[in-house]
Amino acid sequence: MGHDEPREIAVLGAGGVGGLVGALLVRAGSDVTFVARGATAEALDRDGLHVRSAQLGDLDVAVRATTHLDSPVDVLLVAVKQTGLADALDLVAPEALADGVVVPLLNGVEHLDLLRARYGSARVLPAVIRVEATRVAPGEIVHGSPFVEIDLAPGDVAAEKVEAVRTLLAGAGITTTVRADEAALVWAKLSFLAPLALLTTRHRATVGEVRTAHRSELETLVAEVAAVAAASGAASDPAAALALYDRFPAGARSSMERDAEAGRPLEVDAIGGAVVRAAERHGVAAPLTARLVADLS
Ligand SMILES: NC(=O)C1=CN([C@@H]2O[C@H](COP(=O)(O)OP(=O)(O)OC[C@H]3O[C@@H](n4cnc5c(N)ncnc54)[C@H](OP(=O)(O)O)[C@@H]3O)[C@@H](O)[C@H]2O)C=CC1
Ligand SMILES: CC(C)(CO)C(=O)C(=O)O
Repeated sequence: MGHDEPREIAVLGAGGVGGLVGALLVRAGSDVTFVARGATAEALDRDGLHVRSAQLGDLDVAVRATTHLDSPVDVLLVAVKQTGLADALDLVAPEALADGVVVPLLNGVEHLDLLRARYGSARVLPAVIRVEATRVAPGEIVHGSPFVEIDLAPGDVAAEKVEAVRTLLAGAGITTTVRADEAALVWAKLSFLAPLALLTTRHRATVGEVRTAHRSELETLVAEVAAVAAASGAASDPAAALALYDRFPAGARSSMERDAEAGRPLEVDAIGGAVVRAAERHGVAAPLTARLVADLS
């Protein structure tokens, strides 16, 4: 895949993140196929995809959906929750992916090993997304944050493929940055997210309530996760993580808290459990993180 070639894109997971990013790619002229389970695939084929966004304007696009990827693509965006990842990957056989690059947008750090074992590390491009996007019904997405940002780190992916993905996402209106260091990339997101996801879910609170009413717990968690990140080889900046919370509207909610509200499985293990396991591996104390993970598990 050179960065000036036409792009065939597949999106696995047509939820908040996959629906928003996929719709932006369609708007930019990419050929996008959603890989989804039966009911969602039918709804997308029949009714298209509708995004409501104060930042980007509303988007109503016709889309194609399939229940299995059956022809090669240049890029596969993975946007399922970690709790559904293993089952969802059955819909994309390594042979079907051919030479395509896998770009995972999940939160957490441990999914990269699973994807590399299945598709090979030269095809897995580490990424994180900062956005608030909610799937309110199949094909109906509400984008709440005043930004959509994706950071990439090359990992073992060839430089021209990394650049092709960066150009593709930037061309769709997504602020896209390539970072040098994979550990720094994933831990920067986790250092910000884990405290927020655990506290919003534990207290059933908004981002605004957590950064005010639960500020001291938030600061303790940020310090714990920053110490684990540092021990994991990622330079950490607790003040930068704290400052990031202020960029969200006060009423913003985390995807974990929305899942708790809806009675869906939680990504506690991928987001909090991963921090606790890394803390144990490196002999770093993270007592509040461990308590919240235990409370929510
Ligand atoms: N939402 C957000 O604002 C943010 C989310 N993230 C991360 O992005 C990832 C995706 O989150 P989000 O978009 O909120 O998730 P959603 O719950 O909105 O969507 C997940 C999608 O995955 C699909 N899915 C689940 N299991 C399977 C399966 N076995 N086979 C095929 N499809 C499946 C669901 O399908 P179905 O339609 O059939 O239910 C659904 O469409 C998570 O790791 C999350 O932490 C990161 C940043 C922000
Ligand atoms: C907190 C937020 C919205 C930031 O991107 C997020 O990643 C999530 O809720 O999963």
